Amino acid sequence: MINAPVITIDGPSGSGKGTIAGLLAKQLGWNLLDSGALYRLLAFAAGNHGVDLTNEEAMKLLAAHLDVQFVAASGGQRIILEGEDVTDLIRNEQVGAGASQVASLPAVREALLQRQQAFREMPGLVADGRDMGTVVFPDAPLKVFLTASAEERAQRRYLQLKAKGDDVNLASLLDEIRARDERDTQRAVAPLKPAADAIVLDSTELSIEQVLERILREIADRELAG
Ligand SMILES: Nc1ncnc2c1ncn2[C@@H]1O[C@H](COP(=O)(O)OP(=O)(O)O)[C@@H](O)[C@H]1O
Ligand SMILES: Nc1ccn([C@H]2C[C@H](O)[C@@H](COP(=O)(O)OP(=O)(O)O)O2)c(=O)n1
Repeated sequence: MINAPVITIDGPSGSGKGTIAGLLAKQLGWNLLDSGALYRLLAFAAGNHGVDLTNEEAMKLLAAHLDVQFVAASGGQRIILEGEDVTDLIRNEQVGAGASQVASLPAVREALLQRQQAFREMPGLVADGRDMGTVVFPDAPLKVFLTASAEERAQRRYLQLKAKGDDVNLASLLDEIRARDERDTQRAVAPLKPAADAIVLDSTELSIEQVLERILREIADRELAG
């Protein structure tokens, strides 16, 4: 059987991975894996069930039995956890920080591996996260490492959360982004780093359209999409 092609987009918080992955998947008509959502969902579910985020054995069980559905909708993908639409509830820095904590547990990462790989279906998959190109899909024919300065990423997150109506503070968002960068890059298992064969794209000075254009050019060069 021929494996479906995969485009991986890894990078730090606020670099634009989710936005670009969503646009690419839509444009190509491919499947989408928002792997960060799985870690966010786990942190959120732990709160619901009163499970301590540092309890590796309990978190592993929660990961193995996570009842989640990703549903395609006109405004983007909706995420349903145990029957409840939590798409917006998991997008805040508190859940992001919890996700980053849970993500440092090796047993949790192992429990989520096959669930992530099952998203690889024809005609193709766009997957975004931290270890898509290094661990989950090491044979992906196109790997992108999307980054931007911490200041620019904090500013983007600030505008994004403010538009949602959240009460946010730029200085604390910058602190939180730096703390998350530190934890995600320094952990022992599957740390955030570019795969050896990844294209590194710094989007600090690029618009969403320019980033998309750069990646579409790489896709065309590799004749990945029909
Ligand atoms: N190149 C860019 N220029 C300006 N804003 C961007 C760019 N890429 C993404 N954004 C905006 O930044 C915010 C964070 O992007 P997102 O895709 O959620 O990042 P990530 O998934 O890497 O955390 C969103 O509001 C998005 O619209
Ligand atoms: N493949 C992945 C995806 C996310 N994680 C962890 C590390 C991140 O800080 C959290 C949240 O990831 P998510 O991609 O949703 O966060 P951002 O949108 O980049 O802020 O999960 C991971 O360890 N591996």
